[in-house]
Amino acid sequence: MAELIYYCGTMDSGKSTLALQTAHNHQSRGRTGLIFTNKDRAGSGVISSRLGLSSPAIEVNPDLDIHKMVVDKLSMGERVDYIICDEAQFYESVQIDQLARVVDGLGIDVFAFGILADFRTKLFPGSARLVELADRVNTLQVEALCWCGSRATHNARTVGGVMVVEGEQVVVGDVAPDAEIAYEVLCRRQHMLQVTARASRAAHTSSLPLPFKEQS
Ligand SMILES: Nc1ncnc2c1ncn2[C@@H]1O[C@H](COP(=O)(O)OP(=O)(O)O)[C@@H](O)[C@H]1O
Ligand SMILES: Cc1cn([C@H]2C[C@H](O)[C@@H](COP(=O)(O)O)O2)c(=O)[nH]c1=O
Repeated sequence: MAELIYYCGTMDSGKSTLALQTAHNHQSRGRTGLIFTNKDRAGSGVISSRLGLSSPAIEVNPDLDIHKMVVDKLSMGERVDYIICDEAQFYESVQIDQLARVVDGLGIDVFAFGILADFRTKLFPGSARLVELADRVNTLQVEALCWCGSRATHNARTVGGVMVVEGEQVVVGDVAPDAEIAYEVLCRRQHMLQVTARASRAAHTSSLPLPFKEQS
């Protein structure tokens, strides 16, 4: 039976790499599939991993009917053995429903990859619908790490190096610390305390003298 599988993890946990590896494994066995993405850092119509791999992909604009696109391709005699969806958190909820119909109605496996929650710890609409509909939700095995050494489970956004908890849900960006708007993966504890790597370093190199009492 075909399945809808959601692989999720923080930013920089290897999701796009796994998406491209999955595509490679199917292609190397002579299978033909479709690769979708949305707002990849490298631009429109491409899926890219930080390890340097990339592949052309179909850009999922908000009005794209994915189910109809697959049906049209099948009607024209094209083969679609599997579907890969990267940056699935950005898909519309209705597009996740379309993916479920591709699985159930057309018998095609769908492998979706994305982050669950935004920098405010709120679920993205696409991820919420995937959690509701997926046959399986898998967490990436390679653990991204917080600066404190714990497993990173949350994504923080920084503006000018300072963590923020308000703003637009979607701002395409990277985990590059020097960018004006950037992201950093943190464990829940540090995320809730709003302590990024930079804030932690600043606290440890404070020029303020330690409080001490004069001996009488
Ligand atoms: N120079 C490097 N050497 C080895 N691994 C790296 C290097 N740079 C990044 N990575 C790994 O690449 C992964 C990020 O890959 P990517 O697929 O782009 O992540 P995601 O799609 O989840 O944001 C991380 O697991 C990171 O550890
Ligand atoms: C947390 C968070 C992330 N984003 C953006 C930033 C990146 O462009 C993507 C995630 O890409 P990755 O391949 O997982 O690194 O999502 C955002 O728009 N809003 C957020 O809150």
